Amino acid sequence: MDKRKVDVAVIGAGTAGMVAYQRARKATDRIVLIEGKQYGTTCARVGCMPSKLLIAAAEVAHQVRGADGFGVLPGEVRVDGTRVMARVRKERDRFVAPVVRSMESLPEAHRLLGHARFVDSHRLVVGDHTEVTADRIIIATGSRPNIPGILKEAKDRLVVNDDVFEWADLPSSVAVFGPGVIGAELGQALARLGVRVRLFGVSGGLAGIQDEKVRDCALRTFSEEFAVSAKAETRRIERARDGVRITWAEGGMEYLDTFDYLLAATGRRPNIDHLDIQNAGLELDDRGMPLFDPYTLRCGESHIFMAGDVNNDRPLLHEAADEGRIAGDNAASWPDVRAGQRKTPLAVVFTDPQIAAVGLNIHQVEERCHTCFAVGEVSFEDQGRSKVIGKNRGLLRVYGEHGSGLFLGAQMFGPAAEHVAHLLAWCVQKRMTVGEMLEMPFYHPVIEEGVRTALKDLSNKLRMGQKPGEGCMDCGPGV
Ligand SMILES: Cc1cc2nc3c(=O)[nH]c(=O)nc-3n(C[C@H](O)[C@H](O)[C@H](O)COP(=O)(O)OP(=O)(O)OC[C@H]3O[C@@H](n4cnc5c(N)ncnc54)[C@H](O)[C@@H]3O)c2cc1C
Ligand SMILES: NC(=O)c1ccc[n+]([C@@H]2O[C@H](COP(=O)([O-])OP(=O)(O)OC[C@H]3O[C@@H](n4cnc5c(N)ncnc54)[C@H](O)[C@@H]3O)[C@@H](O)[C@H]2O)c1
Repeated sequence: MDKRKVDVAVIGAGTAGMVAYQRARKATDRIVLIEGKQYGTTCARVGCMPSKLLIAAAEVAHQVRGADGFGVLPGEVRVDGTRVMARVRKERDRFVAPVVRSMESLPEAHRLLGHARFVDSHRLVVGDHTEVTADRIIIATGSRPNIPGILKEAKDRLVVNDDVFEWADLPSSVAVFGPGVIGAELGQALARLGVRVRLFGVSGGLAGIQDEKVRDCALRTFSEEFAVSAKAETRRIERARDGVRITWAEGGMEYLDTFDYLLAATGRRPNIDHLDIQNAGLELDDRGMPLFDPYTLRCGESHIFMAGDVNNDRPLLHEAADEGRIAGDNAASWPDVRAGQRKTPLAVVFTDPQIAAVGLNIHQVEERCHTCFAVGEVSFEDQGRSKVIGKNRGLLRVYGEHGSGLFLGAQMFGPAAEHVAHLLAWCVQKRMTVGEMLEMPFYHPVIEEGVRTALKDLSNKLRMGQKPGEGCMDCGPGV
């Protein structure tokens, strides 16, 4: 077995691991980045990018189908599943290629392929070929789909997101289990591409939406488009001759249906369990996860750091990159460990309408402010710009603190949420008050005018600023 001694070992060449490597490398050349499977990252290979490519095709189909409402008659819409999937894979490969190239451009001494396991707190065995002794270690091993036992009864018809992007053609029906972020995005996209979809959940949740009013609005909207069983009790899953037969109970009735595939989108589990983490000498919680500080990414008082999806704190791409940076810097400067800057929480779900969350969620607001907060809202049903473009569905709810007027956060289901959410996240991060936000310019006619309406409602409920008069004399029509 080869033996290597390094200052810093990074386990996992995903987004967090690659950024951590880049940062730590500034301080030392005695560094190794270990990858257990293949280069290319979850985001580019099986995550953010291929999912958005599939969604983009679905959006085109949906737009064309809706053209009639504008008096434009494009004719019958046909979806060629093989071409849709070919484009997804071709463009996906274009995103993966530069990531692989940048990995391959690293000095050979800095790269190691093989699954890493802890032998003790400083020693790792990689594959069965190399033993690495490291002064500091960064765990950046990401996560993988979590599949509840009952779903495994679908046998060879059980798929996860990774498999979907390898499909050569679209199937005719899919049962999507898990109405979380992945289930909502892929479920709606497949439905819009002509696949018969039913989305199964257990607790009535949807895409991580915390604000009940927004969640109800989103559930109602999606249920009009495809079958959603948000509170279903799955009784039986069987591999039938023609696919997967599912028996479930809902609203006091029992149902049975057969689908080509069962897509498990039932959450993700951190890749910590195959690391022999018990040998690392870290304090573990009751689920076997090392305790860590989200600001320094350091595990206890140790020389070991955890960044990205593996720590299960903020499993999003931009957070993985930020955490890689913090962990890399701290591994480089250890034992002088510093708190890194954590940004305002921001999450976007690429359904249509999109879903977004910014800053504190409604439960965190209640916990922090008790009764000292107010909620403003706007429905997009009558919002001018949204009506013009035929996207007038959804609800935005904004939260502010009594007394200070501080803008705390927002939850949105509605048009252009990816853009509105950035605007609002920047305001939270800049610690702006609702009054200050209302002093900003708002063009006409734009979706942001709906944001202004929600903020005015909030300002009024906070009893701050001028008492609003009837209507809005200074606004254009349909705000
Ligand atoms: C379908 C889907 C869609 C998504 N869409 C979005 C989106 O639109 N926006 C967004 O912000 N986020 C999205 N995400 C989340 C985003 O992809 C992740 O947050 C991000 O990729 C996590 O990066 P990471 O570096 O932590 O993990 P990864 O990129 O998964 O990297 C971990 C690496 O560690 C390796 N590894 C694991 N164990 C070992 C070991 N023992 N030894 C050596 N190597 C090991 C793995 O092979 C892997 O290469 C999506 C995720 C999915 C699944
Ligand atoms: N747009 C984005 O930013 C984006 C897109 C996709 C994924 N992601 C990231 O990936 C993470 C994982 O996504 P996910 O959708 O797998 O997880 P999730 O935690 O968002 O959702 C999992 C869902 O599965 C449900 N569930 C669990 N067991 C079930 C069962 N037996 N039957 C039916 N439903 C069941 C849960 O109640 C939950 O609603 C997300 O939290 C997010 O961080 C982000």
